Amino acid sequence: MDTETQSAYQEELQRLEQTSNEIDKQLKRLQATPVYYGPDLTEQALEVVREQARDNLGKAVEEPYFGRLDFQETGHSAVAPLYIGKAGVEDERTGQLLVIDWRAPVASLFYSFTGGLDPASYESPDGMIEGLVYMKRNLVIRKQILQRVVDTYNREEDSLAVGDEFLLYRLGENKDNKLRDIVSTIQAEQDRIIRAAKNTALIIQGVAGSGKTTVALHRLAFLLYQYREQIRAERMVIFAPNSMFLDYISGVLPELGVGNIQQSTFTDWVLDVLENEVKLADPSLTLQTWFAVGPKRPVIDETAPGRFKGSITFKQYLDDCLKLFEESYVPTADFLPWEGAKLPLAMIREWFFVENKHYPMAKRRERVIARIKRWMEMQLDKIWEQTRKKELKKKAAQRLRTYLTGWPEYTSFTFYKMLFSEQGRPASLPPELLARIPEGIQAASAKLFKKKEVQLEDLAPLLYIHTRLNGIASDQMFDHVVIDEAQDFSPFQVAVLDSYTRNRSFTILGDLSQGIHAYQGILDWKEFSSLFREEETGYFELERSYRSTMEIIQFANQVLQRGVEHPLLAVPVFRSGNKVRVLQTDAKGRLPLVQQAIATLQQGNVSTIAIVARTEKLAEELHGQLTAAGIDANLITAKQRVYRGGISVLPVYLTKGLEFDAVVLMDITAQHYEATLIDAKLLYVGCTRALHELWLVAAGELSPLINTDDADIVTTESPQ
Ligand SMILES: Nc1ncnc2c1ncn2[C@@H]1O[C@H](COP(=O)(O)OP(=O)(O)OP(=O)(O)O)[C@@H](O)[C@H]1O
Repeated sequence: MDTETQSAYQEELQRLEQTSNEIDKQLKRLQATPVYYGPDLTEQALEVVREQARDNLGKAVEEPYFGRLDFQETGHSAVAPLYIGKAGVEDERTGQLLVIDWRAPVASLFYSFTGGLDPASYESPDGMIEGLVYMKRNLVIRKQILQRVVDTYNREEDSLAVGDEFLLYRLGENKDNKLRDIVSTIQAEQDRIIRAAKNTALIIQGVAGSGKTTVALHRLAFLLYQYREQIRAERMVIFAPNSMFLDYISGVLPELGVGNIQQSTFTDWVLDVLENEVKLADPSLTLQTWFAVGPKRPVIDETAPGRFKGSITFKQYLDDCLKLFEESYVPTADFLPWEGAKLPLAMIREWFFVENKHYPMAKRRERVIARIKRWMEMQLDKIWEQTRKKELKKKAAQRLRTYLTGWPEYTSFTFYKMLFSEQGRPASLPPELLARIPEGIQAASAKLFKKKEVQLEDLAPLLYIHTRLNGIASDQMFDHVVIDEAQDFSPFQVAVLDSYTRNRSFTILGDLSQGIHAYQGILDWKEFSSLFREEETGYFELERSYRSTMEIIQFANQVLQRGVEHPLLAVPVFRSGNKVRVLQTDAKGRLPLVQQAIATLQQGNVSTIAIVARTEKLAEELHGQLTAAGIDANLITAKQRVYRGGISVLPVYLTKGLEFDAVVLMDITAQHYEATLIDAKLLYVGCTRALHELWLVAAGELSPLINTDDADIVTTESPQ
């Protein structure tokens, strides 16, 4: 350690001691205060504040801060050192801020400042504040012990750009089985997204590993801090592609001190709103169909069920049906509860079409029926003779039941089902309408609906009908919605979510290059942005990739270039590692080669390894063989809910969103990965899951998507 570094270290040690003492003192006092369980509302509110403070200080006591920025505000003579941490801490005696919350306006300087001598500025509640940055320092503190002090900018030195050394140190670390927070190394382009204003539909196109998921989670924490008076955590939601992915990201929000944000898949959420009236057909069958190898794979076009039912055209079709249906959704005759009494049809129509016009359809029916019942009561009140009254009451109830069979109640499913077949359709829905649905889709849907089962692409239409029949209660509305892996969402899904979201407050993230579910997702972000007005939409691109080494990113980019016409290529951060390894063998040599690869990788200090097969069936087979050979590996299937880490065996399409220290991609042959758009995307997804090591195994002719120029090629022949 040189003298300068040593004195910086000493200075920070001293500061750490002071801050830790203050936090300790405050925490002990709070812990000694008895928890209030009584009925007094003011005391209850104070207890909530104390609980939050206990939580924050409990975290801060271990790692009070991670960064320091020396800033001189214009017009002030002093240069103030600002310490940035996950939670703000105040000196109780002086009121001085010892640690600034990373989400506070002034902390944005720590992230947005990229170097140079020019003044820097940040937006405070009182307007723009300008000043000079003298130093930016990263600090690693673990369990109150100062482990590292790294200056990434110093105004007095020759190099005036903010250095990447600390970022590289963080990126070089191995990962366990959970995604982590990045508060200490958020990059300027990510910070802009995290701090973007609440009431916009933000669309973010980010290459693989650019931190989209991580940024979205940090954005939620920021929004809760910045707009704490307007939004509540329970009313924010993050939609992720599957339950295992939710488990994988589940650690980040608690780390950021944020709880109670809803985390769900679109499927689970819709099924819940529909009170599980329908069941989802086994999704692995759909995946097997669309990810089949070679000619068995269906063609993806606008008549693919997912594309068709996910389109705004289909939503329009539902609108047309709902409109026609609603126009004649009333009984067709007067109601005669008993001889001599008559409620004229014109009156019922008036109640339905005029008086209750503002209610959704099912609610209108409900209200009109309640009105009919009230009218009946009034008629009965005019009858004095009790036996006769009782008799008529019974008769009227019976006649009402019969009368209502001509005015049936619909749920979203019964209504939707009716749109796919000739049978049981009311006259208001002419058969010509049905012709707007391709015949193949009609037949397959009608067959499936008989079992009360639906596909993923039916969920948005079902929910939409539900909203039109029943409306949306205000406690069902979201304050903010995050959609991760949004390239796999359909425009219809986003449109229906929009009706559940206040003020268009969306963060929509994805990567078109990873659009492997093109049979249901989008091909262009315009499909979403066209749903919102221009002034309500924000668009960002992230092109730097933080996950993988340069060698891996360059290799993956070449894969993409061989299959995609205008690929969105990732720019790696300068983190160099081993070359990508391509292992060629014959059919017999495949298993021994994987076993050997696992053994070698494990010696090399990696903690998570993915063995990635082309299909679910191949993954199952390989998992069986590895288990028989005594290797402890987890098979990941579409139904998996927990990600365990260690060695995982899984089909390539299930790797999306995840990351592993090392990835061994199996079956990289011409048979399994053709030079097509979809195979290039699949292979790209597989390659970009690797942080440090990427190995590819081909038992046969190598896929045309692979460029071996910069890779290590090892050919092994199995013994005859
Ligand atoms: N600023 C950063 N500092 C440190 N690590 C970062 C930063 N940004 C991203 N990372 C790391 O990069 C990896 C990729 O992040 P994340 O999974 O959020 O990216 P993504 O864009 O959602 O990826 P993909 O689309 O490939 O699934 C994670 O390990 C994350 O911790």
